[in-house]
Amino acid sequence: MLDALTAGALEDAARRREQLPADRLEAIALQSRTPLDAASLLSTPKADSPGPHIIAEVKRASPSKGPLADIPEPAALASSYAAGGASAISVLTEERRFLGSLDDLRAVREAVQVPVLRKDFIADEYQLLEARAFGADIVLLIVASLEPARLVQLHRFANGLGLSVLVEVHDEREIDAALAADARILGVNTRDLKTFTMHPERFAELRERIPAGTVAVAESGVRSAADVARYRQDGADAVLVGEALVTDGDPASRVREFGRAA
Ligand SMILES: O=C(O)c1ccccc1NCC(=O)[C@H](O)[C@H](O)COP(=O)(O)O
Repeated sequence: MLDALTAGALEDAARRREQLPADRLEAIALQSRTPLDAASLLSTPKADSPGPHIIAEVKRASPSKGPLADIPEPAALASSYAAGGASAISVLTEERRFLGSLDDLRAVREAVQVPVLRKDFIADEYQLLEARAFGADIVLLIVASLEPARLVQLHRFANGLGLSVLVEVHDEREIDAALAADARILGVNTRDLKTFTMHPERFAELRERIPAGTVAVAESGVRSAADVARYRQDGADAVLVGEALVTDGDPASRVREFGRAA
C-alpha cells in the first residue's frame, strides 16, 4: 500500500509539473515567505502547560478508515485547532485516498500563524518545491518509502529551502536511517503503513533510541487525553492527531484537552 500511495503521489506531481515546470515553480517557491523554524518551536517546551505540543491534522479520509469528515472549509478547521492551542497544523495533501490537495495547504497557511506541515508521500524534489510554494513550514519524509541515500538527498534539499522535516519511522532500523539523514524531528508512526495494524506500544519501545535534542513525535491512534498522556509519559515532545479531531464536534476544546494531558 505504501508503495502504491507513493507511486500515485508521484504521478499526480508529474501531472502538475506538465502545467508548471520545475524552474518556474522554483522561482515561485523561493519568492514565497520564509518558512518558520518549526524544529526549534517544537523542541521548546510549552510555557503554559506540561502537556506535549499537539500537531492537529486536517484529514478527510484515509486508506484504513475510508471517509472520516467532509471538511468543506479546511481553513476554519485549522483556525479552530489554533484557537485550541495546536502548536502546528498537519495538512494531508494526497488526493486519491486522503482526498486532500495543495489548495487545502494554501488555505490553511493563510488562516493560521503556527507552522504548517505538508503531509504527503514525498519522493521527489518537485513535491518539496510545491510544499514551500504553497506555504508549508514542515514536510514529511517516510523512511519506509525511500532508499537511505535518497532520504539524505531529499532531507538536504528540503532544509536548503528552509523547510523543517518530519522524518517518519516505524522500527529500529528506520531510526538509524533517519539519524543518518540528520533528522531533527523524528516521528514514530504507531500505524504500520503497510498493513494498517496499530502498535501503540511502539513509541515507548523506540523512544530511548531518539537522541536528546531531537524532537520526538508520537503519531496515530490517539482517541483520548489518556492516550496523549501515555505518549507524554513515554517521552513524546509532540503528538500528532488526525481522526479523533476531525470527527469531534468541538475540535478546539479537544485540542485544548489533549495539549494539557501529561
Ligand atoms: O491513516 C491511514 O490510514 C494511513 C494509511 C497509510 C498511510 C498513512 C496513513 N495515515 C497518515 C498518518 O500518519 C495519520 O494521518 C496521522 O498519523 C494521524 O493518525 P490518526 O490520528 O490515527 O488519524
